[in-house]
Amino acid sequence: MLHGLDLLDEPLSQEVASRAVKTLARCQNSTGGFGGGPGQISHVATTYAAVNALAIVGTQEAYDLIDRSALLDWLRRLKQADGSFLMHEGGELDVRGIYCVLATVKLLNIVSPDLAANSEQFIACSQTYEGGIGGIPGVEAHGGYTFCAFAAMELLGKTELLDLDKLSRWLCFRQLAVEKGFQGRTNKLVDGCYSFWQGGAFPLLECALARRDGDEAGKVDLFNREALQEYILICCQGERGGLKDKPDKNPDYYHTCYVLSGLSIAQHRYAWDPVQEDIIVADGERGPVVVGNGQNLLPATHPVHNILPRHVTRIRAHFAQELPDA
Ligand SMILES: CC(C)=CCC/C(C)=C/CC/C(C)=C/COP(=O)(O)OP(=O)(O)O
Ligand SMILES: [Zn+2]
Repeated sequence: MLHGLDLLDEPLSQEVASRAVKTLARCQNSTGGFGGGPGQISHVATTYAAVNALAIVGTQEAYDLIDRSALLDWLRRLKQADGSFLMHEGGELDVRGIYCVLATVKLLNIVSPDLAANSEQFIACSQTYEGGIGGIPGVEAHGGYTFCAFAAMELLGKTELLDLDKLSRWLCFRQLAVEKGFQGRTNKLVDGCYSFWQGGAFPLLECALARRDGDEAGKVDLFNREALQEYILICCQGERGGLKDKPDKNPDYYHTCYVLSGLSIAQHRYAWDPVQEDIIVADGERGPVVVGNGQNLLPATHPVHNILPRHVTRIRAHFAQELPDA
């Protein structure tokens, strides 16, 4: 919800910001990490979401809440020898865990080699014959897992271990010619949330290809930006607000966040910046691509973290000091 509001340029009042922190405080466990609600055990995905939410709030109160030391200990207990992470103690493992962990530790400056060990091999083995990436080695390629796996490879600096040509082909064919939005996997239906899970992989792809081939990223659009915006604007808006999967569905917070994120991705171009060692917004002289009224323009999101780039910069600067005994 906070990222959705950010994309709509809706400022957070101090009161709402502080209430968000107080709610998240009740979700943090002394054993490390955040559960999905007060009293729930810590989960890697809700920890990723909580830290992103606190980065968006961006106040001293928000930063002070995060117990980096307990979080790191908990993540180390979830790490598996094959490079993956359990989603929670006793839980399942797949590439979502690797992405959520690496994105979280990057924002909090608690990156350590033991957390990253063997993750690149786990992800490389999860790329399928189709070219997309599945949750674990041997299962069907899916957009949700492909984004997580690819963004994790970006965080590891190892995108070259993926077959980028096959990945390009798979991603391009997930945008449907008639509906104009993305499907999550071969022969399945279009869904607005894949505007981000598939669409968000394109900035990663363009930068990975540019690093590999020495080209200027973003010279050629690898997906149809206007068509995706048409699907979103025409088919995914709820009549009473919110965004949705497809016309016969109801809006919900998840689809509102990810459809808006995909709309933002479709409007902006990105490039790899070797100085900052990060993917940066590079709309250039052509400017953003906006379908419809100019008021449809959204701010650019960070394609790895999916929060606004300024929040990434700010929280990383805040936690610039490393943990003493990490
Ligand atoms: C950071 C994080 C936790 C990311 C989650 C990524 C994500 C969206 C994963 C997809 C999970 C999944 C099993 C989809 C298939 O659902 P389905 O069969 O209902 O949908 P489909 O028909 O579109 O494949
Ligand atoms: Zn969906």
